Amino acid sequence: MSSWEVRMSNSRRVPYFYNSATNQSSWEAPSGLTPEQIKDLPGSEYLEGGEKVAQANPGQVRASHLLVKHSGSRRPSSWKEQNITRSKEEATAILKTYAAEIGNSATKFGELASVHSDCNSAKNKGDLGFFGKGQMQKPFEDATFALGVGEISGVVETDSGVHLILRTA
Ligand SMILES: O=C(O)CN(Cc1ccccc1)C(=O)c1nc(-c2ccccc2)[nH]c1C(=O)O
Repeated sequence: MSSWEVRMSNSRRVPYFYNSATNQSSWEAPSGLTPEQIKDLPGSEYLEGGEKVAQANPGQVRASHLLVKHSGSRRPSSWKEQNITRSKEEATAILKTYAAEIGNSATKFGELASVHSDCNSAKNKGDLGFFGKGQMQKPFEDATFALGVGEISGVVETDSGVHLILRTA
């Protein structure tokens, strides 16, 4: 008998899977369970709420990021600032102050990304959803795939600017 159950997360009002034997939790359904088995889990009524339970395809990861653009960004403009003139060095220093405030808190990460990220994903606490190899700029992809789930990167540079990345699945 698997010890999996479905719970509703308070912060995001989204159902998640919790294993009471291993104390694991996961946004997406454990890969070993069939749809029928999922429907029989304790708490499966949370899934009926129509909330799409995120499913990871094999080889995919999920991440959130906090982007600080600078004058050398390919598009030095964002929802926050029409014309971004800060230097790459300034952007990096700013990002490091955010990293210090975030520590290893996923909650703080989402809060700061919502306010400070120059990416449109700021509207979703920095969440980019699932992606596989070949979809993101290479430095971003390499950094994300090198992280464990729940880990936060150091400063990552792409053509878009400088990033902090939190891998979430
Ligand atoms: O690089 C460019 O020429 C313009 N971009 C690319 C872009 C622009 C709009 C939406 C998505 C991506 C960005 O600067 C950008 N890159 C990102 C990005 C980069 C790496 C991972 C995820 C997002 N977000 C943005 C954004 O404005 O919102």
